[in-house]
Amino acid sequence: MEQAFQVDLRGVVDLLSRHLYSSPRVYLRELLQNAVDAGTARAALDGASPDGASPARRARVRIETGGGALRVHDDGIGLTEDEVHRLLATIGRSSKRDELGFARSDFLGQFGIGLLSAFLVADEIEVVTRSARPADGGGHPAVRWTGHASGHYRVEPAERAEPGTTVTLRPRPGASDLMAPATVVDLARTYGGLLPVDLTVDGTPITGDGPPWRAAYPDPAGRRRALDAYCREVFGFEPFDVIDLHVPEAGLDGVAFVLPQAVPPTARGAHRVYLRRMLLAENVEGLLPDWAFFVRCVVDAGELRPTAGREALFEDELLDATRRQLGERVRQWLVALAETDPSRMRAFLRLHQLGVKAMALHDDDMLRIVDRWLEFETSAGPMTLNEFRRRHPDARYVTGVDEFRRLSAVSGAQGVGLVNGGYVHDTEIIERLPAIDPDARMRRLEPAELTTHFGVVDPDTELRLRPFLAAAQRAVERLGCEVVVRDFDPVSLPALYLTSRAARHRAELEEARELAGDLWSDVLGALGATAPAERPQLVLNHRNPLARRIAALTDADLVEVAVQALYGQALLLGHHPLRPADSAVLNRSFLGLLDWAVHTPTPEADL
Ligand SMILES: Nc1ncnc2c1ncn2[C@@H]1O[C@H](COP(=O)(O)OP(=O)(O)OP(=O)(O)O)[C@@H](O)[C@H]1O
Repeated sequence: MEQAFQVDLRGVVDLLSRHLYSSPRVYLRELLQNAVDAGTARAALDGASPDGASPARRARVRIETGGGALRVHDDGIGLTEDEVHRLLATIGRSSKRDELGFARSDFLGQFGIGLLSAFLVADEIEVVTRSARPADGGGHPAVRWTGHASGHYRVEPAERAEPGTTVTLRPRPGASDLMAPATVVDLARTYGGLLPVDLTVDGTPITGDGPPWRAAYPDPAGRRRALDAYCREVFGFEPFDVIDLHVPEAGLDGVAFVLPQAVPPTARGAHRVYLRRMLLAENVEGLLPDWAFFVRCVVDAGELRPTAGREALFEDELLDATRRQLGERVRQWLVALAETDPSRMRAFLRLHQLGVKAMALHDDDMLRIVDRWLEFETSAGPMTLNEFRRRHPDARYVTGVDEFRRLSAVSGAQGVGLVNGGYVHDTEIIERLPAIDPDARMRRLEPAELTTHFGVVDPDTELRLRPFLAAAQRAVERLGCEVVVRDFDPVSLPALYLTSRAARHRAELEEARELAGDLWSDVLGALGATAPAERPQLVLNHRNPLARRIAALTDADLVEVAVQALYGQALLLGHHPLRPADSAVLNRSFLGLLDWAVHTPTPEADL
């Protein structure tokens, strides 16, 4: 035998009223929403009246706070006694769904639970209502419905002359603040400020001319001033620019305000979303793609669906398509700005370059903007990638800021253009350039290849330097480095430490082996055996006068200290990591040179 579920009314009321909503403040929104929907239903009824002559009238909703109670009066459709039983007293039943159970797009409500939110602030809800529907014998009588949080209700005859509904709440202990006049004005403005009804709280008008982006203005500058003021009011900032938004499928329109200061790309893009001009929430996430973190939107949508708690948008295909279209709109704005107003574009990029770079990783148009507009650090100073490629068809890049600092002067001096790809997204952007320019051939710089651009010294000099080179090699042999002499610019640089990626990898392995225990050092040793036997180079600059003087030294001890000092200085200059052995050598060479410098020759008198 089939049986029906049993329902614990008190439990359901408690669950829906207390746990569905994150704040009791929503009680006013739900009451307002019912009053507005009742007005919509009344307008539909009037429109369908047999005389067909009733002009569309603006619904009126009055909220009163006096006498220890809150009253919401509407002049909407009202309810018959039968409907009161069916709709008010049946949880989950709503008049706002069609025969198939789908939400009807002209109403704000749909779930049939909103009224229960009044139990967040009151133990009892009183509804006095009179239906506007025609009836035999001159209309329906008024009824009073009184519902208790315990899950019981009472229906009785009431006095009311005009069709419409009045909902009365008396605050339960602790909830009176939520029904204080100032709070009610504030809540009504927040949730209902844009509603297409005449809404008042204790006689104070709450609704005005509706969404400011839809209003008529004498000229575009006037519109912009009004929208700037609106942005200051809702978000507290003066927008860099204002972008109009339209997504017809979602019945959406609104504005995106471009932030006037930089924000981290991880900042939550919180937007103000209205659904049929009732505020859904002030901090809705996920309305725009993540990359559009530099705008804050205010939108009103007719077709997007709320979650049952009405605090977020329901994730469905329509929301997904809407998000894509809004992203597309922001992208178009950027492309247009680049084409029509270069100086504003530069100003925008100074603020939001991280976001634009993030976009460029997936979007060719954005990549073109980055290529043409964003300045990168290069060996020829700050320059756009586009310009740099034009000047250096065979340009190279490095992936680390330190590596760039280390190599840009040397590489620039050899005529090898170098771009710093060390900042966030830069390397990925450089590597994606062929997507928009098949001729873009930027290769990653292998530092050791720089030596191929250095001049070799002539054979005579080379021969003369042999003994020195052998001594110099002995001085740094233990440090795993190879000494070579070359002719290169800049002249001011006595020595350069160049290490290839493979050599760096090998050095790291060596270091790990020194620190690791026996077991691991065997494993690391096996790994090291497979790495190529390429060694870092200490390249002495034969053009540099100091390097020349050192190469001419004959005192073997002094050669050792001087070469080790050059080695240490090259490491420091290039921001290379110092291993314990490097620090020791630096220390020793410094003290050795100091000792040599302050060394006083033995006076002749003592001889
Ligand atoms: N002020 C009112 N005037 C006329 N009918 C009302 C009024 N308030 C509530 N009702 C009726 O009571 C029903 C239930 O209201 P309730 O607020 O619980 O749910 P809803 O508005 O249908 O949906 P939601 O849960 O999404 O708000 C409504 O569908 C409506 O028919």
